[in-house]
Amino acid sequence: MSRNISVIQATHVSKRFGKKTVLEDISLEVRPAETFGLLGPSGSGKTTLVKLLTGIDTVSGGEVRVFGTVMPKLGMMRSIGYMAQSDALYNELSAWENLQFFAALYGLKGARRKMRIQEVMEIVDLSGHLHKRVDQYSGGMKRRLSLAIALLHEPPLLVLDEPTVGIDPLLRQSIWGELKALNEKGTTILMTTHVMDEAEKCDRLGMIRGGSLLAVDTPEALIAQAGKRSLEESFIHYGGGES
Ligand SMILES: Nc1ncnc2c1ncn2[C@@H]1O[C@H](COP(=O)(O)OP(=O)(O)OP(=O)(O)O)[C@@H](O)[C@H]1O
Repeated sequence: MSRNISVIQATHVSKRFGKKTVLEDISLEVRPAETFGLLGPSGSGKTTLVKLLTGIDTVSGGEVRVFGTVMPKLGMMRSIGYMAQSDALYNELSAWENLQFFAALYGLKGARRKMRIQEVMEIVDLSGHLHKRVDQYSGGMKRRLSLAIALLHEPPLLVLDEPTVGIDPLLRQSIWGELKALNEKGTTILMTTHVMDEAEKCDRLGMIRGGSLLAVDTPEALIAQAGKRSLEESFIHYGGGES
């Protein structure tokens, strides 16, 4: 893929629910094989923006393109691995049955399906719990299973809404290692976070607050431009701070 074609291109995007404006005039570009982080406090509009970028919801104004296609477009779901903030799992089924369901949805068949299920469960360190019912999983295990499902069909774009919430530091580190390895193989990652040390690991960051994008750049450049020492101080400088 050419390095100068955007994976995601949002142009003057706005979103209203009734009379309430939740996102205002957001323009941003996510480039091939980068990890782009959306950093902002609770209620700033991260999930709403992610839903517009993945075509789960529709814009009130402006335009979103993914791989050049105007969203929403149902066919694009095969190109996107989406991990929602609340886990979209079937609790009364086992992990294996959940994975089978989503694999079928993504058109994975036969030996490849079996291999990918094994691979993704290894990545999230759940291989030993494949046949356990999901309602017996802990919150962190459910998060990891949701991530495994998002990775299943090897999508060129991964969209992860707060992916490591409830995951212990050691596994978080190994998941970050996997995400960086996917970047190197060409996968583009967009993730939301409100955790500064995670945001620092992203190639570029969009700082969002009150539905507006405050600044977009590399973590280092954002800190340098703000004349601060940390991302947290820089976020406050750009107009972020506590929600
Ligand atoms: N369907 C909806 N109807 C009305 N308001 C909504 C709807 N969805 C979101 N909002 C409002 O939009 C704003 C942004 O919410 P959003 O969930 O996008 O924030 P967030 O940054 O993802 O927060 P968090 O980190 O807590 O998930 C909030 O004020 C929320 O109440």
